[in-house]
Amino acid sequence: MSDKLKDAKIIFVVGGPGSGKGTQCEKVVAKYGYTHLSSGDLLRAEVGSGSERGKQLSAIMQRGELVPLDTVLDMIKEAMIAKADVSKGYLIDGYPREVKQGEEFEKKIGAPSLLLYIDAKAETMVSRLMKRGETSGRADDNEETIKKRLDLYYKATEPVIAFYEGRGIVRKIDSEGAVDVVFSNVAKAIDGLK
Ligand SMILES: Nc1ncnc2c1ncn2[C@H]1C[C@H](O)[C@@H](COP(=O)(O)OP(=O)(O)O)O1
Ligand SMILES: [Mg+2]
Repeated sequence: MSDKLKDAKIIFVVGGPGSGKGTQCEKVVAKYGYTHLSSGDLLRAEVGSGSERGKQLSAIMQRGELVPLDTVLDMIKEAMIAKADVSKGYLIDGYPREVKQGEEFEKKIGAPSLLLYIDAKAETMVSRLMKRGETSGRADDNEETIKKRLDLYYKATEPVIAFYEGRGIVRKIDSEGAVDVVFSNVAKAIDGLK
């Protein structure tokens, strides 16, 4: 089944909530024809469908916790296969959130050739998320949940970056600047891929 994905180019996009992952991924899609898969967006779509699984996910996400590993991975894999014929590569945004998720992804799908580490300061992320919360309608863009998501990010996701640094595929992108400045560095990292 994952034969279709055998030679797929995979980029993990990792960074804290509000660091700018989604914003940068959109620009990569426009310039490079990659498929952008945000684990959070996939999960929110499931919640929006009103399914029983969606209701369970909704409660977990509102608490700022991580959704069970297999659920997210299955959704990502399905979405990747659906795009296999038209995609130049995949941006996996917001996944892996913890080292174990990365290991499972590689077992079931394949290895990433690059990890884009979108890096912003905690205070920058909080203020961007509070602002996004004014219009996003996201149940987790409120002060209390933002705090929990940040704590969890530092605890669970930073080890992911260390894990892939060991393989030499991490490119750290300073995300404090303006969107286009950040993107010029993202583009350099992608252009360096072969
Ligand atoms: N470089 C930048 N400068 C200013 N605002 C930015 C920015 N990158 C993203 N934003 C804004 C857009 C969103 O309202 C908010 C969070 O960005 P996002 O792309 O949704 O983050 P993420 O997907 O990492 O949670 O911050
Ligand atoms: Mg996002």
